[in-house]
Amino acid sequence: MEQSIWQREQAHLTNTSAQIKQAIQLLEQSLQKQKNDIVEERTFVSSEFNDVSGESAISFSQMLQTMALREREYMSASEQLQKAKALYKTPYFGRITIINEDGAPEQLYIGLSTFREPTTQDVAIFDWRAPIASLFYENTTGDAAYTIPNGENVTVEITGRRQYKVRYDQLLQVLDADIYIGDDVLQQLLADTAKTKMKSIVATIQSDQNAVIRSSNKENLLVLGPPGSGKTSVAMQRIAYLLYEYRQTMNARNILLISPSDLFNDYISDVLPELGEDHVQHTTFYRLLQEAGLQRYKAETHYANIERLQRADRDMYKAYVYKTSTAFSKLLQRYVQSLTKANMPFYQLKLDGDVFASSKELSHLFYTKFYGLDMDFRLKKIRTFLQKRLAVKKQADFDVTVAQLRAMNHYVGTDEEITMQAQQQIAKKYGQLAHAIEQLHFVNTAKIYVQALAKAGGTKHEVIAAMTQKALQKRQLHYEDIAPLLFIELRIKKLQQYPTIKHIVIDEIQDYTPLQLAAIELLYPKARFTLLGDRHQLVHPLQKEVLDPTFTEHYKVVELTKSYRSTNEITTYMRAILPHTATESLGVQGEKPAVLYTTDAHYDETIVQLVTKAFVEGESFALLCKNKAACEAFYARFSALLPQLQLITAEQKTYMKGLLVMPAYMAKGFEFSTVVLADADATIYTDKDELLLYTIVSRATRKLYIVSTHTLPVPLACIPEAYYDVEENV
Ligand SMILES: Nc1ncnc2c1ncn2[C@@H]1O[C@H](COP(=O)(O)OP(=O)(O)OP(=O)(O)O)[C@@H](O)[C@H]1O
Repeated sequence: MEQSIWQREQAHLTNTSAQIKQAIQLLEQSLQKQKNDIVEERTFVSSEFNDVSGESAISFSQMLQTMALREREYMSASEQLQKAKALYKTPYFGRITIINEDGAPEQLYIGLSTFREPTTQDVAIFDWRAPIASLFYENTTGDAAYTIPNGENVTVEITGRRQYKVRYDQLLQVLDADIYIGDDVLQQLLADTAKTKMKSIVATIQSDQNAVIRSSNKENLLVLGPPGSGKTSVAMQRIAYLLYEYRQTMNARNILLISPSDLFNDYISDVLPELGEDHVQHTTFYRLLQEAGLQRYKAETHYANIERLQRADRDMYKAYVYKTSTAFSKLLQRYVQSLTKANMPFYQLKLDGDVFASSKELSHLFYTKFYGLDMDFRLKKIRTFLQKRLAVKKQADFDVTVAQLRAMNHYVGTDEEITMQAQQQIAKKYGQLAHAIEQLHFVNTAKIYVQALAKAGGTKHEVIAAMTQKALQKRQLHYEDIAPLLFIELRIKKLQQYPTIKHIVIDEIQDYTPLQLAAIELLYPKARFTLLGDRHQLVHPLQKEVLDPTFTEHYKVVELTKSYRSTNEITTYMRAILPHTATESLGVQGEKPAVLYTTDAHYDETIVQLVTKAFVEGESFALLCKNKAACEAFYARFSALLPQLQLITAEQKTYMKGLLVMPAYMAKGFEFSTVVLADADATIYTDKDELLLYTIVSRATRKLYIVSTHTLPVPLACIPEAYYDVEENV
């Protein structure tokens, strides 16, 4: 870099930094003043408005409005201050030089948020999400265009692109990166293995990722990409983009992230705050059961489901495959629709052993009295009808109870106390029934599910239906039963809906069945979706139909093809497991993966030597075994030899680095500097585990070791020997 360029850039940075500092001081002063005003007003209000009736009620309410306004202004100024402080640390990371539409040259500095020069109010730093900043992420120079909010395209000429590494007012690096933005910076970032949780990629977003991030909220997006292509990173940047672009109508409370686990949520929880935004609401599919009021069931978790199906017998296998199939999804949707005409099953409602409403009567109300309305409306009409009947009964019972209490031949209390006692008795007696009516529990949703399962006919379906009925009677739900039941519940009753959620991001979408997505759509009727996934990253032993075309027909599908996570050697090894995949590796150079052959007798020694040689304090080093039992056995065997070793189980809620042992399926979505597949034997992983192995090896950023005591699993044995090193300890 020419000395004069460096000096000019340093001078620019010094100047910008001073302006940010000045802005911070002004904001701090203004905030202090606002705070004093608020305190003063509050003191005034509490001393002046002892009596808020008549005239003073009007001034009191005006005062409250003014105070609320002031407090909002205060909050917004505090946010600005936070943003300015973040900018002070890293004022900008990029610059683009353009000839604008009027033919004049312009230099635009790009940073985490917009900053205006305090005196002139000119934009000194452009928010990376501003329309014009999009040009920074294009992979070209020359003519280019960006879209402004009214939809118009503005054409400019890009003449240069520069990247910076800056800390406060110190320039650490300047790079001219005309064509491929971020090439050098990207490589440096990728070489940094010290990061704890996921970091933002704002300075090095690639042009294909940029297009996804900036897609309009009007489109439902499905983003597909191989391991390490930045899907999760893109998802987080996209949320930040939506929060900026639609800031008038959307805030963090309107966005929901559905991810595989709380651990995963913790792993990504730093990204949005790093970008100056609040972390959004998060949930898992499993937790939606509660949202939908189905807590009465004891449901299996996703991880427990994987463990169970790793050992599935034929019947379990068939039931799982059928229940998660597209065919069943379609059948169930049709079946539920057909209930508008006939066969809606009702429970009879009882009160104190007497029939309060028979199933025949409920059916009559549904198909005769309220026929013609949507199903949920009919049910709500029935609810009102039953509530009226209940109210009459309750009143009569209440009168009798009060009379009885009064007639007692000993003192039971004052009139008021008697009324209260009667009310309590009535509430106790009628509470359960009132709740059942309120929640429309008189619809037998479990029966609908079982009938739908048997509907296709034949012994297979009858067996599946009978097995399911037995489990439901015991209030047990297998993971694959959650979606159908949730769907039925939500589709028929429409009781739970969360219209405030305007955008939903679902990561690892390949793990979802069509019915899961359908249930989510019902729960969040106003939401648009960004789904991200990879057909090949499957750790479930039986996931058969993944991202079926019907699943995605309402989505704009975008494919990412480059992989950034792992060294080129690891990506080459990974790709060889699925030769038909064409992942382009943009990782750094590194060592080839190593296959360590050992024996049962030398296994302990091999593992300890490997950890001693390869584990670096402060990095993430994951030892993976196929399932929970194997990990527990591994932990028991090595915890004394390797005192830093930590066992990660499904209960783990916070992400951590260090020397970890965890079930292979739990590693999906995460990345580790070093991955050791600690039980790579053909007896443990068969050719059916090809996709699990593919997923596991793609978790390693720098080093990959495969430890085998007997024979390599077939999918790994097929990899050309040139792609890995072999070591033996026998
Ligand atoms: N444009 C980029 N600049 C810098 N780093 C990037 C970029 N894109 C992706 N990465 C890095 O690549 C790694 C993989 O990213 P991420 O986890 O988002 O990918 P993914 O597609 O979700 O992976 P997987 O499907 O394998 O879980 C992360 O370390 C991320 O920081």
